[in-house]
Amino acid sequence: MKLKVCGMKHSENIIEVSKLKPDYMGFIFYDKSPRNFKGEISELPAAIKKVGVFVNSSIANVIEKVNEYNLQAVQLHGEETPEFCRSVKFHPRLKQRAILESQLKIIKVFSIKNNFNFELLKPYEEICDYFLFDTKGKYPGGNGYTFDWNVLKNYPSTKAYFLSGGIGLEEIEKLELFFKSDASTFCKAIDVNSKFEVKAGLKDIEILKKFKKSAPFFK
Ligand SMILES: O=C(O)c1ccccc1NCC(=O)[C@H](O)[C@H](O)COP(=O)(O)O
Repeated sequence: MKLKVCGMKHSENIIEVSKLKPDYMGFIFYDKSPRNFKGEISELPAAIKKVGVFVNSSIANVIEKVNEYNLQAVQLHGEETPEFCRSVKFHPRLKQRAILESQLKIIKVFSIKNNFNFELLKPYEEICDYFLFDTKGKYPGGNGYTFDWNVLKNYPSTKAYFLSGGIGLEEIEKLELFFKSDASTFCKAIDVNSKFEVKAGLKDIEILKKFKKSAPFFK
């Protein structure tokens, strides 16, 4: 199971978190978030993929940030359409655009409370690389509480997804059970954020360490 640590903001903290070798680190480009990222990202180990998080942003802004920060993936938290996703993935101004196929990964977010209409995923199947299931709440992301993961028992797709929303140390047992169920078959990564913070955007290294070490699904 892969780990994504989202909402990184402060340079020293970014370096400290990178030493824990998460698979992905998320940087939020949404000025209404207390985790909104500005500034520079120091050189990270190549194995850590940088993910830019956007909410109903313009294509131009997404491309600018991908190029500026050399992002490997974008996570779209708003009402972005499949056409928006396609325009980003194959944008002619992408620096990293490969000749035949874009290397930029598209993660489309869907927020869930107690139920979810999985038909909504269909138009995104072809163009998105991953789905991310987060908790529906007051904010577009970073709400800090879990949704009912049983909803994913009805996941009709074979596309790999990230499980997100309010995951913290106290969810380890629940996660262990989840990973024993069919609902988790296509779960690729766990995304964590506010449950590991000292304050918005500043991650608690010791708690993250404990999570990585004590959760059997990371071994
Ligand atoms: O975290 C934010 O402030 C945020 C704001 C707007 C869009 C997305 C945001 N976070 C993106 C994430 O991937 C979070 O990790 C995810 O929403 C789960 O957060 P949490 O419930 O705090 O674990």
